Amino acid sequence: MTTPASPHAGRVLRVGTRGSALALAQSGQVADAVAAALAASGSASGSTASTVPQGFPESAPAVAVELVRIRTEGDVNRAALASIGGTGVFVTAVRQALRDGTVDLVVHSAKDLPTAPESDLRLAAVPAREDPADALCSKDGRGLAELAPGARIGTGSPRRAAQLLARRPDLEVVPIRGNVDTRLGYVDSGELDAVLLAAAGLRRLGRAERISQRLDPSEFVPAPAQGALAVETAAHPEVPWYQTGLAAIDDLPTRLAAAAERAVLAGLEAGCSAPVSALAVPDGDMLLLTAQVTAPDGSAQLTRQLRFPLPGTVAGRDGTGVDEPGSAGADGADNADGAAGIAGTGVDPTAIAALEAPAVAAGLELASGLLADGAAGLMGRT
Ligand SMILES: NCc1[nH]cc(CCC(=O)O)c1CC(=O)O
Repeated sequence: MTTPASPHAGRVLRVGTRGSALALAQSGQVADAVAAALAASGSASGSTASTVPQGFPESAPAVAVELVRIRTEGDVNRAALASIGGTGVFVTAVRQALRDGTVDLVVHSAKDLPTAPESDLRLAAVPAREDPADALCSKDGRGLAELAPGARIGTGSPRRAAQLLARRPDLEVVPIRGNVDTRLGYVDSGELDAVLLAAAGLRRLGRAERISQRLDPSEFVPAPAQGALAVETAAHPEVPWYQTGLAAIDDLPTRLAAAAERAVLAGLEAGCSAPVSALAVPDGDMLLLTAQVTAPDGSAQLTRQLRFPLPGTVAGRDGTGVDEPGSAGADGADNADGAAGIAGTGVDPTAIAALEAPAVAAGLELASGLLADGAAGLMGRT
């Protein structure tokens, strides 16, 4: 008998993913980070045995990752997407694999998740955010201000269309669909002068060089939770073997920012296709939340801001509670602190809800304020 280098040596983490390039990149990057953290936690916790299990090469990672591709009806038949329920069908399909127990975890783009919680699933980790900004990818590297009058800009997002028109009412917004490469292809072919995409998706795909102009997210406020990922698991009553790996990648500032931003959307009773923007950014020991609603034609815009506390460290191992807000000081945004916090609370939904409560309250408060300002009328509902 050999002694494994890590208590998880030889185990396989099954990660469900859609087959798109972006989904595969995101799922692969998260899965690798979880597996690396599990391997490290094994050796860091005093397992000094250096023998690897039989059949494993010396350099093999302690935990193997299996990406399980989930083909959805929306992937097979893109044209029928709207009739079978919009992009929510992608989320539903990968969640089904969790519910069936055929995968351990799935990775979503947090901005694509419906705001309604699912009681049999857990938001098990929210990794540190990628750039939340929107990015203009133009034919000849021009920025928004340099585009010719009447230039044709592709986006499938009513929010991006509205925000573009608010700055440049002369532009022609062209509705487009498809994956990131398809969209960039419209610019390469000359069919469009530019497209607007999430900087995060471009970066994760190694396409950051296609960004002509990063649109300052404090002005061109992005979609709620843009740039953030959501790692979801089934709500097992017992602690899963890979929990320390999830805890290690959880980032508390990102988790709370996404919770607040998504609460804005929920409070406005708006879907992911509504012209709603929200972004929370760390500001000392607070998060500064900005929420914005834009009229579809760009003719009017409402903006509100609110600060809410970013809790410092939470009770680490026992998960019993949360420190006083702000107690972490400048350390509050530190990745390791967030990880330590969720390590204790990661499988306790009540503790997580308590941690997220001030963020959710802030988002709902901003939504109420925007509704009082006339947001429903602006979005085309009265
Ligand atoms: N709705 C598609 C989608 N969902 C998440 C991203 C980008 C990655 C992210 O926001 O984390 C994209 C593509 C885009 O908006 O350009």
